Amino acid sequence: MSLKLALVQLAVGAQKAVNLANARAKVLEAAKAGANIVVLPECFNSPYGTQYFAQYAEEIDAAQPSESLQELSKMARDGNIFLVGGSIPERDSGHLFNTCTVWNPQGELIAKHRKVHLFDIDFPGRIVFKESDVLKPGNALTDFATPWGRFGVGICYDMRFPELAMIAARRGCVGMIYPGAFNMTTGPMHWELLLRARAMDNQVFVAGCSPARDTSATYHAWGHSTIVDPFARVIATTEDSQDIVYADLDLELIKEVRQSVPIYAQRRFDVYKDVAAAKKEVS
Ligand SMILES: NC(=O)CC(=O)C(=O)O
Repeated sequence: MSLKLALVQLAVGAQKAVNLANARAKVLEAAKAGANIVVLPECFNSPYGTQYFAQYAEEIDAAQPSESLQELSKMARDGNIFLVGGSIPERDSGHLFNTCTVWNPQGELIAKHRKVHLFDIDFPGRIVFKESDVLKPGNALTDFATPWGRFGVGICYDMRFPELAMIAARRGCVGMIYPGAFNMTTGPMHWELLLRARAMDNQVFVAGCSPARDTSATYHAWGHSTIVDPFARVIATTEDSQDIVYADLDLELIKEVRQSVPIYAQRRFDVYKDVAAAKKEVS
């Protein structure tokens, strides 16, 4: 069964209603082009920045869906697609989270992932970002089922932590999907490298979906939404403008690479099963 994956590298601005309308148009364009799974970027309904999260936050309650949730559900249903709804700032019991929702072709919410690893970095003179000033982290791993296999979900900084992807792959996921928004410092250094590394570590498909770059915004996204195959080859990518990145995923490649390089059978958990304990040695 063939599977077409589409990453919508969305131009995101300050007006939520405009972001939602633009997302709908691009998602339905991807669906019309034959995509089965469509992905939106991190913070697709709001500018990315700790100063914006409270203003744009919505509750995620499937029984009483908020503005963005209603739109995402409709996009999935109208496009007859699985939709990985990027992320939105989520409000729950007075706390804020950076949260991805996943929708099936009936428009039902089938998974919710709260960013587990918050983006706190400090590159002196270049970029300081501290999500933990305003957000709480999620505490769970997330995957969802499709007719083509299960996919794991992480949000942006989550891709720097190989354990998430490794657990998903060991549970049988055929791919990892990361809505993300790297920047002009970390993007050129690490974005493609990390996507390829997670694919190589686990011999699965990996996709990273970014917003388009807006140089008038406070945060300049790297763009370069990218799909990588289980051999860690980039099979589709783009530059920094609004675009849709498509790839037909040949799931047989997973078997092929695992036969050629059988790391799943060769792994030595008897030698290194206690990875968490090693942390004690690090300052
Ligand atoms: N925006 C993020 O969460 C992560 C990022 O930009 C990086 O890891 O670099």
